[in-house]
Amino acid sequence: MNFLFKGPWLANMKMFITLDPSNVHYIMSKNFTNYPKGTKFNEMFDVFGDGIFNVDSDLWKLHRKMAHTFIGHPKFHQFLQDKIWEKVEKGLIPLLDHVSKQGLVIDLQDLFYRFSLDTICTLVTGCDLGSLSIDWPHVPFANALDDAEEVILYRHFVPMSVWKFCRWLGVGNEKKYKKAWEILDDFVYKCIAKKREEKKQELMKPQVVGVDLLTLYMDESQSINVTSASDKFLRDTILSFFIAGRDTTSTALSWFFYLLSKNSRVESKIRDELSTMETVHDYHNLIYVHGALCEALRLYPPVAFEQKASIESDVLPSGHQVDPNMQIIFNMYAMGRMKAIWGEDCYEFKPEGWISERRNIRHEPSYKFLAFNAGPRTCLGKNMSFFQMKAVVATILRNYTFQAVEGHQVVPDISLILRMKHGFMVKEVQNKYLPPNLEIQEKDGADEFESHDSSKRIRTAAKKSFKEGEATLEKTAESAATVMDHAMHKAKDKVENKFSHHRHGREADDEL
Ligand code: HEM
Repeated sequence: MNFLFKGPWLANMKMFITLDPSNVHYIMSKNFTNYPKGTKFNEMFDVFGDGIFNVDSDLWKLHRKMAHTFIGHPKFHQFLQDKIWEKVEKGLIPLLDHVSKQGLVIDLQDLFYRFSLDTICTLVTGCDLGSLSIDWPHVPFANALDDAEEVILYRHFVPMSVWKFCRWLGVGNEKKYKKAWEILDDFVYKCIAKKREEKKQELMKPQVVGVDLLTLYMDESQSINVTSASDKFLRDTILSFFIAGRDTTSTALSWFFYLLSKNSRVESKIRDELSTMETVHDYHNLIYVHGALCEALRLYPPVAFEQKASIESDVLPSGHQVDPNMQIIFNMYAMGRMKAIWGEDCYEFKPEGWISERRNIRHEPSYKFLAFNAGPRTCLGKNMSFFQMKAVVATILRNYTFQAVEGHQVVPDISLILRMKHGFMVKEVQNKYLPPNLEIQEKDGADEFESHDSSKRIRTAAKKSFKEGEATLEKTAESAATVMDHAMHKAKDKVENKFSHHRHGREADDEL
């Protein structure tokens, strides 16, 4: 349950890894002020500047207040509803119809990344990037985000002095990082300038009902006693929303559909529930879908690790001593698969566990179900992401039937977000809107997999990611992950033993 991990002495790595919900509760809520993210985190994630993810104390409070107010603003709520459905109708459905008609093999993960990128960009800046399109366009901004995340992950596995030296020299991964930073800056500052220009020219019609977050940050900051935000403040804020909104929702959707592909019982129960909807907009009553999404998030939390750093020495509820400036890690992936927390059937995909007898969603304490974080830093986009996910799930499952491509391996990647390493290749097997003569004919042989431009592109992209230069990073990450994995297993075994005397199955959850 608890494990002290010491890296090579040169690395100056000393981490306390805990899977104990009472420690999580204590660190995330009860003694929150002693456990900020810390300066090390801020330095490693420096491309995100002083955005909400990257800061502590007063600056974090200011960000939190603004983000909380504007995400909950009625004008943004209206905008969110309109834009998500617009993207579904004008982006997702035409693309899936095309895929269906052409009998293409696609990477569902890539599709969800594009959907989420376009929606978060629209919601935050008012501009649609248009990445979700039948020609699967190359989007430099998206690639720059990926590159930045990859290098940040790499920074976790090498001593800080080493990556800082490489940064100073401008070599290796740090060179790639610098380039990514420039692309991100270029795009975000252009969005800010465009918005300021629109305002100057009063192109924004005063009667519009819904507005994007950037507009609210520019127009409404004073209403909550915050002086007008500078371009740098807006840049850090926008980038934080991008990282918050793109990778998480799309990763959750990818694992959700993967789990469905393995569980026909759950899929048919979801289709039953969806068939009771009068329109696709009737998503509020989707209790079973909600339970299934929570279950996918339990098994595959998109943010699989949470990091904290202690300020003062402390003693945790588990009795462990914490030294000042010690790194503390929670592994949400392991916690979501512990019998002691979730019962004997913890490896199964069972949405029913989330539904009460009265057909409401059962509340699980956040220090146990940590997918959206816990305590004062709980995710601010939880409701927004459930709305998006339900809109996508309802649209896809009411209209299409995807089948996983046989033999394609779906495995988690080592990255900051729990992505699928090689994506999730699927093929549409039946579109109920297509007349029978247009129904997709199964073709023989593996050639079909190669025969379409988009699948070729996906395969080429996958191959590219293995290119030699990156193999080193992968190896470093993998060996570090093996050590971590080993540590997790040891810790997990310990906690199973400890708890097994007191807990029996799911009933025990309520004690936590
Ligand atoms: C399934 C989707 C999502 C999941 C699983 C998720 C999960 C999380 C997690 C684990 C954190 C804590 C990260 C950390 O402190 O290191 C977080 C924070 C946050 N999330 Fe989400 N998130 C999701 C979607 C979104 C969306 C769509 C937004 C909207 C922009 C969003 C906005 C935020 C913000 C602003 C924070 C920072 C909170 C703070 O530090 O006070 N999230 N989220």
